[in-house]
Amino acid sequence: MPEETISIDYVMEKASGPHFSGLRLDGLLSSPPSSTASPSHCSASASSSALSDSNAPKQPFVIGVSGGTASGKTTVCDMIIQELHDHRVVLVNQDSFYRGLTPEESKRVHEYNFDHPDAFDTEQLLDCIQKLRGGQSYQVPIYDFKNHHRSSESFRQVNASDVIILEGILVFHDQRVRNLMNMKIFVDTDADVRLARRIRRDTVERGRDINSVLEQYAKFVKPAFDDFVLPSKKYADVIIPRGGDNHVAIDLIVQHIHTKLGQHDLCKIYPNVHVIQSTFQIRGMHTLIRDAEISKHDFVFYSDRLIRLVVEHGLGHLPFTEKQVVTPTGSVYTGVDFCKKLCGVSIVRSGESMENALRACCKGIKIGKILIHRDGDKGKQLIYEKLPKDISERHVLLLDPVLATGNSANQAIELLIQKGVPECHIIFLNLISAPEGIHCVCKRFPSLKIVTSEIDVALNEEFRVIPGMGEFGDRIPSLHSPSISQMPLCLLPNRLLPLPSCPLITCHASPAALRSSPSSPPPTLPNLLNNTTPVPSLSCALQCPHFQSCSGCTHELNLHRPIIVDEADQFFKSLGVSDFDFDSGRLWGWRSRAKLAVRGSSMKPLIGLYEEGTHNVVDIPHCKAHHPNINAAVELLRQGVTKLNIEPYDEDEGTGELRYVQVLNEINKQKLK
Ligand SMILES: Nc1ncnc2c1ncn2[C@@H]1O[C@H](COP(=O)(O)OP(=O)(O)O)[C@@H](O)[C@H]1O
Ligand SMILES: Nc1ccn([C@@H]2O[C@H](COP(=O)(O)O)[C@@H](O)[C@H]2O)c(=O)n1
Repeated sequence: MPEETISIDYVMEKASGPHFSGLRLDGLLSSPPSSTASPSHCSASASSSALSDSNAPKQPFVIGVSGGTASGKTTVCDMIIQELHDHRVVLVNQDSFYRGLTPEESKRVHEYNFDHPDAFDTEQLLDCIQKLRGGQSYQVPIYDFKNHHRSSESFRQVNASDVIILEGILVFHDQRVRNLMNMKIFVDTDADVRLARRIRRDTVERGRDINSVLEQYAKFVKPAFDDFVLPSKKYADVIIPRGGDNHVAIDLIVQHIHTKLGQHDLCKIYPNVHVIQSTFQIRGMHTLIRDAEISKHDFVFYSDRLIRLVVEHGLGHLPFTEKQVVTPTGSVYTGVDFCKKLCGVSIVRSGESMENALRACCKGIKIGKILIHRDGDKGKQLIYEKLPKDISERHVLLLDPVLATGNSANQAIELLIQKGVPECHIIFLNLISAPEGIHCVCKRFPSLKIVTSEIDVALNEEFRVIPGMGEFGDRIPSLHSPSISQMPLCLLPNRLLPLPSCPLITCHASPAALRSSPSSPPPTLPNLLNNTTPVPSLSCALQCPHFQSCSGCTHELNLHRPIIVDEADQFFKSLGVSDFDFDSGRLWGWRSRAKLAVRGSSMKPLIGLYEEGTHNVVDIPHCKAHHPNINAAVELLRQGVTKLNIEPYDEDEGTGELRYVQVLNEINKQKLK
């Protein structure tokens, strides 16, 4: 932030520097190191650029570390560098830019003031930081404290990096150097402690005698500290008391830098990691779903919106073929055709909450499931799966809203690869990723793509993503935590399959309750189907082999209590009707009237319903919704069509003898029409 244009508040706060000990992280780093930003727009414009440029190449992050001699500047820098191990960091010491002494000055070195700003070649230092910020490397001089000279032959090559740390007693003195910094840290250590350290260092490491050290200290070091170093403390964003002993301060600083660099840097390390472009809108939705206080309804609504964006971004990574169409103006539009061989695979149970968004983006998409179940306390993992048979020929969108450690993801990916899916055909979609999970997955499967909407800071000791959004599954209504007995039937090994039953659920409100409900004004019915994301429960599955190829049923799971029931329950409760229950009738074999299309040929007739979004008829001989009598009748009909050589209807030609059949099973009269 330029000092000429800063606001009064800012000046007041900064002016308190010398009297202030501790951390001042507010607004930090949102102040860009440019000299053009206006103070009133500073934080908005800075954060806006931080958001909108998340995918653009970023300038290195420059940190200045100042403080008195032997205050622990180098020690603090080393600790920051250690903790930023995921990033490319370089350290530049102001000491390297000491001017070499002339022969005359060398003769009277005891009269030379190494603590005055003029002792440094600040122009060269400025040039160095500017070049490094611009992505160029720099040959930094090597300075020898014993003979007070720079090496004439050798330099230290410093390469462009993500983080540049500039350390030295007077790095805040020159405004031009200060303006290049994104973050300024002042290491504040007691003067006596510093003197003691200095004596030890200069006698042991620099071969000086104690008298000369004390003399230099009294004559130059202390006055220059008072005149130049201490006054520059006011420019610091963060003041660290006790230097390297202050682990809390260093952790906070590192966390902050991680947040600023995290996404950008992991995408650099792993080019197959893609973070959807951040906007205020997206950050707003993240803010809502991460809020522990949000209602379940809003959580489902906003997470579903975000998931759709992630899905759309993921679809953009699929291969496309060129396609030309003729527009209503008669012109040719050259576009692309979607990838046809595609499927979703959700990691049960949270991944299932992403299925709805996937279906909304890809009509009729097949979705498989993988469940990784911990068996007992011994850490043994059982994997159940239900995947499309031809999965090896498909591109797979793997769904799990949170990537934490990466262990479950890796097991699911391993299974897909075992099933013949090439690693590069898998796109792992999630809402938030922990850096640990990204490392774990990307190191093992470097050709797989990850698409996420945000990369978080880290995992905590309990392996939960921080800041994260808690246990995703627990925040979704109807996603009950399944026991092995409640797992989706389709995922259980065959020998465990229970015989299908036909539960009956009834829906009624008592007359008394209805009488006591308010009668006016007449309620407006909520949009029961559209205002929430239906989230499947695992406890009741249709298990129909035709589900997803046939358009007849839109839900396979959660049949015992579809989301509409919860909505209706809430609706009636709002009217004062509390004893509302629901009866859906039979879940299997309930359909006693079926109108089916007939296509194909007399030799191979297709009798069934349309495939989602097409007029291709899908054979449904084992339909679970049909009464068994209907399936039996259709089978007889199929044989009759072939035997009697009846030609099914051909939609393109408009020819054929049989287009539709209607079957009615009259249970009471024991008749089948
Ligand atoms: N917290 C600390 N406790 C003990 N010794 C320290 C601590 N921090 C630094 N030192 C020692 O003090 C000396 C100066 O520290 P250094 O980090 O090089 O300071 P600066 O870079 O500010 O001159 C070094 O010998 C270092 O090992
Ligand atoms: N030839 C020199 C150059 C510098 N100094 C002293 O070094 C101090 C700065 O280094 P830090 O370790 O404190 O970062 C400074 O106070 C100079 O007095 C020197 O003694 N000889």
